Amino acid sequence: MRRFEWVPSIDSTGLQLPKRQTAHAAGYDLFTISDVILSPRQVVLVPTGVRVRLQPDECLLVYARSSLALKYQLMLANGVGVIDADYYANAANAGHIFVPLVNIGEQEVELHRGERIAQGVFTKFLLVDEDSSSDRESEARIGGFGSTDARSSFSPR
Ligand SMILES: O=c1ccn([C@H]2C[C@H](O)[C@@H](COP(=O)(O)OP(=O)(O)OP(=O)(O)O)O2)c(=O)[nH]1
Ligand SMILES: [Mg+2]
Repeated sequence: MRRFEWVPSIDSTGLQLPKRQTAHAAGYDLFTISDVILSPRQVVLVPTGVRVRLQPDECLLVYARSSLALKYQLMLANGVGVIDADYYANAANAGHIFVPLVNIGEQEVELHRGERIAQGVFTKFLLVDEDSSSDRESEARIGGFGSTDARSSFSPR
C-alpha cells in the first residue's frame, strides 16, 4: 500500500490530497493547510495536513518546488526532507508531514491555505548486509524532528 491520507484531526474542506500535475511528473505537490507568514531569515514548519502510507523499504523524499525560490525566496531549511515509513501514524503526531521553509529574502512572505509548497518523490532504499535495526521492537518511532536524539526533541502536531 502506498498512499497519501489526511491526518485524522485535520479539516481538509476544499483541499486536495497531494497530486502530480502532469502525466510524467515525478513529484506529488504538497499543499499548506494553513495561512503562513514568514519573516526574513525565519524557519517555519509548514503543516501539509497529510501523512503517507509507505512500504517498509520505501521513503518519500520532499523537495522544493523550483518556483518557490524564484517567486518568494523560500527554500527548504533541511535541503531535502526524508519521510520514513515508520513515521506514519506515530503516536506523537499521527504522521503529519511538515515542510520546514526558510525565507532567505528581505521581504515578509505570505502563503495561503491550499498553496503548493513542495513536492514528494517516492523511492526505495537499500540496507547494509545483516542490518539489525528492523529486528528491535523497542525502536518504534514516536514523532520526528529529532525524536531519536537523546537530548531535546519535539514533535509538531
Ligand atoms: O521535511 C521533513 C523531514 C522529516 N519529517 C518527519 C518525517 C520523518 O520520518 C521524521 C524524521 O525525519 P529525520 O530522520 O530526517 O529527522 P531527525 O532530525 O533525524 O529526527 P528523528 O530523530 O525523529 O529521526 O520527521 C517531516 O515531516 N518533514
Ligand atoms: Mg532521523
